[in-house]
Amino acid sequence: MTRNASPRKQGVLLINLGSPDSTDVGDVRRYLHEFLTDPRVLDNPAPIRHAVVNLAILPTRPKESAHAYEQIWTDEGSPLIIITEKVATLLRERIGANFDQDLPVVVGMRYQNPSTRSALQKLAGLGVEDLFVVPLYPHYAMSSYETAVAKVKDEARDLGLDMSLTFQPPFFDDPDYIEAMVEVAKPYLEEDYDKILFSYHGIPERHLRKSDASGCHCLQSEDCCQKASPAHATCYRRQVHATTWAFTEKAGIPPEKWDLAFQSRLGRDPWLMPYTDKAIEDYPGEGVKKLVVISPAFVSDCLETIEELGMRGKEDFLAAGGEDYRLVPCLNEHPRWIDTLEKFVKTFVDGGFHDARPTVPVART
Ligand SMILES: C=CC1=C(C)c2cc3[nH]c(cc4nc(cc5[nH]c(cc1n2)c(C)c5CCC(=O)O)C(CCC(=O)O)=C4C)c(C)c3C=C
Ligand SMILES: [Fe+2]
Ligand SMILES: [Fe+2]
Repeated sequence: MTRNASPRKQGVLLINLGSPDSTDVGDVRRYLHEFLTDPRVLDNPAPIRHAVVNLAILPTRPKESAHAYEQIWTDEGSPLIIITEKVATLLRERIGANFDQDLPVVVGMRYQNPSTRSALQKLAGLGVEDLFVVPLYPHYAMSSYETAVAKVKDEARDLGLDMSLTFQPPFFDDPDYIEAMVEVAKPYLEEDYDKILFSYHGIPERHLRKSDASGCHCLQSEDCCQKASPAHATCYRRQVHATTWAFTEKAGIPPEKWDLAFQSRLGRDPWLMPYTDKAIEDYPGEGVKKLVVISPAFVSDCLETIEELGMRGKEDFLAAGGEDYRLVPCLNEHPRWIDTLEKFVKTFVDGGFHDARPTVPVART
């Protein structure tokens, strides 16, 4: 049994990115508007950001995105939200079985619903005073981890909550997270394959430079991610490499059998390279006919895995002459992932994050 080291009532908030409320174009527009007017996502000066969003993106993108969401939508709703809710239920059951206190677990989304604000209100209504927040992103990026943390802080302040907040740090090289992924990938790697592609959500290169607190490390040399630096604490590129190194070592995958690339590029700015869509199209011409794809930046399957990698990626690979394309699912409700989350909560309850507060460096804007 895990004992509560704090006299204050504790609770857990799982925060994920969010989806539109439905596949209606209006709901998708509302979602994209909230997402893309976040200054940590589109970080141009406000007038430019609003012009880009309102004049270049919102007139056409919602219809295209709504169509993509229709391909993945289930009777229960958005996969990302449904899976996150199921994970919360499983974590609640674990806490009920293994902890000696009632610790509510509530889900909030950074964008749209269930909102971060409503989740905090729910937790406050349950008497929670000492909150453990788990942003469901293994890697630090100002457009994912940092904006989730900032949103929780802003909403808690705005609601006038007397709640202490502790944030789970990015867990990109946590051995249990890595082992859980290796376990999920095992059946996909047991059959013959030519290459495994680690595909991570991309970000603009500029975001990496902004998040470099030293101001002089990230993208300043070809091998910046290989050289030790305090900048790595907030370097998305370094952290996705670290995940890949840990995974390939654990799974025994030799260097010639894997590649790393970045997906979901938006707009004309340079994003982290190489690009997943290009790699997938080029592979068959390079002799890679049997491809396994895995996307460790997402812990729950979502639009970017099911539609972008699972449908479009597969179609492009086969059209280019590929023969066998296998997408490894995300951690979703896998018991090893629930073990990992339970471990995070246990560390919090045991007071293990005490010295880690505050955990969030704020990127220079
Ligand atoms: C400037 C644009 C974007 C940045 C930067 C960005 C970073 C980023 N995103 C995720 C996770 C997810 N993104 C998802 C969808 C999505 N992402 C963008 C744009 C940026 N993301 C858009 C416009 C969309 C919407 C869909 C579309 O129109 O293409 C999703 C899927 C959500 C779902 O409902 O399933 C996730 C998850 C991370 C982790 C990240 C930075 C590392
Ligand atoms: Fe995204
Ligand atoms: Fe870096």
